[in-house]
Amino acid sequence: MGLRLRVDGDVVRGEVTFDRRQQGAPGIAHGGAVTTVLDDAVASLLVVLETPAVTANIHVDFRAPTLLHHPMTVEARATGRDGRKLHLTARLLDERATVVAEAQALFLAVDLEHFAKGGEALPEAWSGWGANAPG
Ligand SMILES: CCCCCCCCCCCC(=O)SCCNC(=O)CCNC(=O)[C@H](O)C(C)(C)COP(=O)(O)OP(=O)(O)OC[C@H]1O[C@@H](n2cnc3c(N)ncnc32)[C@H](O)[C@@H]1OP(=O)(O)O
Repeated sequence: MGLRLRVDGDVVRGEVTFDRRQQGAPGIAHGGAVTTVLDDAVASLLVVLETPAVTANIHVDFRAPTLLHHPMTVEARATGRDGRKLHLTARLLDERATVVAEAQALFLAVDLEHFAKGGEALPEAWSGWGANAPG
């Protein structure tokens, strides 16, 4: 869906424009696609936190229709940490800066071995991470 994310200090920001491939109701993005963007945005905070973690749960409030073909911005930030529990939040905004969806996510810090379950080699960049996990 062409989501582009970047780290900006302790915030993750990005842009996305949904198209017919993510359509739910006519002309409107499917909530699952919107949730994917929000989940990806909060997951990118793991780079800032230097903590391997996975989504335990994510709650999404859909505040307004997310229109196809309209550029949207997403921003994510960490709101707290309690041991292994990372509390993360993200918002999706339209061109008028109206919040169309927002998420509160709970991530749980894991050892890097967690990802070995997938059977794929892990990115080299991850090798230095994990000093903060599981916390
Ligand atoms: C280097 C960079 C890498 C970078 C890594 C990049 C990763 C990108 C990830 C992208 C985001 C994803 O899509 S991740 C993919 C989707 N998510 C997953 O696949 C996760 C699947 N679930 C799991 O593997 C597991 O359930 C875990 C790891 C989340 C938790 O299992 P666990 O480690 O055994 O923990 P557990 O003992 O059950 O729980 C610990 C504490 O958390 C609480 N807890 C556990 N689950 C939940 C929950 N859903 N909702 C509320 N609370 C929960 C428990 O009550 C407990 O609280 P207390 O009693 O201590 O108070």
